[in-house]
Amino acid sequence: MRVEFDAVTVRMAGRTVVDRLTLDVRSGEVVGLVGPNGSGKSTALRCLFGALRPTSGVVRVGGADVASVSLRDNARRVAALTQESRTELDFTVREIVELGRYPHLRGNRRLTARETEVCKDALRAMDLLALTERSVVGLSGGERQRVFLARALAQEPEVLVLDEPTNHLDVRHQIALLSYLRGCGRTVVVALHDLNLAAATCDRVAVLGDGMLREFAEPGLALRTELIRTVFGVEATSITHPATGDPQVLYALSRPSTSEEATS
Ligand SMILES: Nc1ncnc2c1ncn2[C@@H]1O[C@H](COP(=O)(O)OP(=O)(O)OP(=O)(O)O)[C@@H](O)[C@H]1O
Repeated sequence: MRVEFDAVTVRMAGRTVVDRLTLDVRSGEVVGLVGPNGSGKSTALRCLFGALRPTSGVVRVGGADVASVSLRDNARRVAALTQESRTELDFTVREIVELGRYPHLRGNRRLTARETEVCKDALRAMDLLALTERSVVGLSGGERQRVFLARALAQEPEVLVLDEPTNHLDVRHQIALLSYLRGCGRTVVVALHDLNLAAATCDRVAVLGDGMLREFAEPGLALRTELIRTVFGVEATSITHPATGDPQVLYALSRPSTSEEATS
């Protein structure tokens, strides 16, 4: 399902935090949002899953203005993992994942056998089958993150909106998640801090700086070193992954100069 940001502007507390953002995401495309802290990634995503109405401009999903459909109707098509996704409730992993079916339920209808299978598939995809009956309260940060990802998958959305989904995940689960996203066939809009994960995962990358779109292109072009310098203020070296051919970005930490260097 196609996603369009059409001149989306968000003003908050007297500041423009998203500034005339225009993006056209093709159906089935995986698009990454990257940018420094505070560049407007989460705010743009909130407009897409309907938690925030743009000050001006329109976000459309499948041609329909997100601001004109109810949250519940939007949730049948768009599932979100936010940085705020959490619960203090003593629910089991299975119960949280089953909540993903809520936008599709009417009245007190129970889950059908097919829906129970959908939830099980989501648990399996996020490597949670061994934790199904555990309370989410006692889970580690990464396990919890995978539970909320599974809940989003259980929604069977056509569009997945993910804000830093790899937070707390170990390397194996990061790779598993991003490989899943690449192959899931849904439209995915994902905010990522790790530029190399963005390069390996996304068909195109949107680079935000100060709420404005600085580039929207395939990873090799979007993650070029001059732009990284301008937008992030970081010196980077670009290489090609020897096995996959994906562009990869290397950084060198600044080191304190040694006394020998200082005197030479
Ligand atoms: N409710 C709010 N009221 C006022 N300002 C806000 C509010 N929410 C966000 N902002 C500001 O909007 C700007 C963009 O925030 P946003 O969370 O979209 O950035 P981000 O790119 O997702 O950052 P990060 O990488 O740190 O998650 C920030 O300067 C933030 O302080």
